[in-house]
Amino acid sequence: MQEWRTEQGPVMASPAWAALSAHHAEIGGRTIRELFGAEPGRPTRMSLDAAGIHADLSKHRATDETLRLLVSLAEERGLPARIDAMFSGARINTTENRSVLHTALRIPRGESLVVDGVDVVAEVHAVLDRMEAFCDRVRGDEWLGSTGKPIRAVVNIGIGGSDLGPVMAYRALRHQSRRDIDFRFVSNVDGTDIVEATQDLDPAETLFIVSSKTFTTQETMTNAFTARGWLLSGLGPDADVSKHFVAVSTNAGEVEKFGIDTANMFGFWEWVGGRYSMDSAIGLSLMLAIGADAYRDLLAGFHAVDEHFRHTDLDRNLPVLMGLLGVWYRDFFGAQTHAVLPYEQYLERFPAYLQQLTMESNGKRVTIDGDPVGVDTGAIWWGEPGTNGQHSFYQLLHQGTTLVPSDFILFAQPVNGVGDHHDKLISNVLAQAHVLAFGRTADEVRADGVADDLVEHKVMPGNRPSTTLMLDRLSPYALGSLVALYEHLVLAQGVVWGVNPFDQWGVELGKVMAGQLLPALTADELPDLSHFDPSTAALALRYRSLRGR
Ligand SMILES: O=P(O)(O)OC[C@H]1O[C@H](O)[C@H](O)[C@@H](O)[C@@H]1O
Repeated sequence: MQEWRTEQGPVMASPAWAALSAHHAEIGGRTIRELFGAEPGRPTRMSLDAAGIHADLSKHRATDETLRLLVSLAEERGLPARIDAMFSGARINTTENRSVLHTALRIPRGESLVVDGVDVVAEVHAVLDRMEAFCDRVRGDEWLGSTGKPIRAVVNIGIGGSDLGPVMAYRALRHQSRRDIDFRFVSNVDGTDIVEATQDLDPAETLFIVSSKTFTTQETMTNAFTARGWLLSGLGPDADVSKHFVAVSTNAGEVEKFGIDTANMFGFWEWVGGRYSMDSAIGLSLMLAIGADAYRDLLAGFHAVDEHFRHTDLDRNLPVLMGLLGVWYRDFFGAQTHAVLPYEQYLERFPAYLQQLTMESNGKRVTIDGDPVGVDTGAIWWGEPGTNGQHSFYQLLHQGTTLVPSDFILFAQPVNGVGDHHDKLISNVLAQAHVLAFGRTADEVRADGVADDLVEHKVMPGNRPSTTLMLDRLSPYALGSLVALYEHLVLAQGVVWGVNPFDQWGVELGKVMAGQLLPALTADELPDLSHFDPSTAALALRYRSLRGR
């Protein structure tokens, strides 16, 4: 595979950027109310469907012309060529000289994609088949622990992309999961995490999945060693640990060093970034929970959005349009954050999952060529499931001084159709998006007979943009489609800004420093702390003294 190069230059130099600035000066002050008043066909024109996701983009501070200019910007920034390059396996992750091929994880069996002489689709399906065979054995009580008992608890040990995807997806689909098997997720190096996750488990019935792309991550390896100690202290020093530990990794050497038989290792590839890996073997815990057929439905949902992203013109391309609207608010309205508000309890960890996906990808200050980006990049992503958020932070969304573009996610069919809960849930989400966009004027408040001194307090400024995503039912397919939507949104934004959304050098220095501080905190001899800043040195000394060292 040829080394891949791009000459993008700064985004502000794009003619479309200048056109967008002028356009913003012209229409940025118009309200969503005014836009709706002027354009009666907005909801129809500004809604689109992709892979079972219905998206209403009409409640945005944007006109047809805004979208046209944003699409021109994406074209000028070379987005179509980058999409092709990614799907074909070019090494678009230039700072790590890697291909970016999470999309190959969901190419259907029988198709082929040859990268560096290897058919990656065949490799992907070989791993999926091994995962399926393993999951069938565990779920069929054929895989037995060292004392002959079937597995009744699965503990995934991983962090970052090796945790957030698995735990999010498990919680999202636990209505389809094996309820007689306990699924737990341990990530934090804080010992409380593993202690609480294991304290009521029977080691004889427990399977640990050590999930780590590199198999060197401090938190994961520390938790894995502690888990092994817990197992041996429960089952005795001669217990067959191999019956209780499997690994998911790209690093067979380190897996072996840890003592896990590579026969019980499920591999993936360096071209799958950690935060793009939930549908690789990193999803083993999910496949154990929901079974292989449902897991393949999840992959089909991913693939459907991949096809949409790859083959749809930019002006009808959902991840592209959502990504571009994010750039519009971030850079032309100064919006610093973006909220994701799923009206679906099972998606409780979806915002946390998206935080890594979006912020580790586009939280960058230099372009792919190493020059300052010159404009604001990745927003702060956050959110909570509705309706809970309505009773805490929505006050700020409605009447605060900060613009927070929001995504509302809802499903027409309830998973748990109890009483009238679901209709109430949906009435809430539609009401919130309506009030955010259209607000309530002083005249309308007065017309309700509100006393003069309270009118301003009750005015709802509105004009707060949102996207509404409506799907039919929260299925594995739907979940896959939603994740792929946001994966590709991230690429679209990264290409416009000119950053590399696939590296994460910013997380490294803190790890190195922690490695240097650890011996200073624990050494018997008072260490030389002069190479740390005085504040850190004083805190380290205080910690030592409080720990009696
Ligand atoms: O899967 P691992 O190699 O253990 O990595 C786990 C995580 O740690 C790193 O610090 C990265 O910031 C993440 O992108 C990654 O997902």
